[in-house]
Amino acid sequence: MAPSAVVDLERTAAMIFDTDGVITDTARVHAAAWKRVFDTFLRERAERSGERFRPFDTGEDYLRHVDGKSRADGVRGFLDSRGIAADPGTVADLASRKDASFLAEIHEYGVVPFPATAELVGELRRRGVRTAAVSASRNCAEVLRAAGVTDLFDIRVDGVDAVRLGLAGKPDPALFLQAARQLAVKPGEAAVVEDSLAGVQAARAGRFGVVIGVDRRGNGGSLRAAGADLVVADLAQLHLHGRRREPLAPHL
Ligand SMILES: O=P(O)(O)OC[C@H]1O[C@@H](O)[C@H](O)[C@@H](O)[C@@H]1O
Repeated sequence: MAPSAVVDLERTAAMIFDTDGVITDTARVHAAAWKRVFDTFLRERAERSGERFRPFDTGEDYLRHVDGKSRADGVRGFLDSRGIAADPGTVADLASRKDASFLAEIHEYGVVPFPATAELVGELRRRGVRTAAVSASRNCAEVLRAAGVTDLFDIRVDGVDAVRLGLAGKPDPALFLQAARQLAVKPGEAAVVEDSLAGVQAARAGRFGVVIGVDRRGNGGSLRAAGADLVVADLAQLHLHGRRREPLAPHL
């Protein structure tokens, strides 16, 4: 595939990768689990109230209201979009059903990494660029392990860290800023690779050097509108230029 976007490594000390949909082919597994849970909920609600059943759409609804957000924020975001008041008990119940459904799926079928992402991360490390895996998911460590790519990344910041450190979820930049801190680089010296709108907004809000959107679902226009500098269909389209010779001064 011809390179269609260039990243200048002379200005890039680190690259931070979102996990679901960028490193591993799990965004669609999350979306399918959400659909199973929300559709059951919406159908029962429609039967009780006599309203029309309008199913969860794994395209529009997922991309706009759930993708990239923490589990509970995803429930709240979607229910809010349908004008449904979300009491804490309902949020917790739907979140835990969705998690059980997601885990059953990856335990049965495993996790597939995107080959071009693994290749790119290997090449970055050979060129002295530090790498991070970031995710809103509390299952991130398990997903990376199941895909066999844990060791490709210098550090990981995920949904478990977010709870432990009290970090706000995307579109807040806190997860990415924490990754930059752990990698000892300033945000402006790091690139972020994301496939979700909330994630692109978070990277833009954090003033990262380059924000790269991965459009695997035909939402390149929205990723650009959310603040992506470059949009590619797959990381095989990313071309690396140059390499770092001197490590940058540690971020204070
Ligand atoms: O429920 P988990 O595994 O903690 O994941 C939280 C979220 O993680 C994000 O990476 C996904 O885009 C969302 O779909 C998912 O809901």
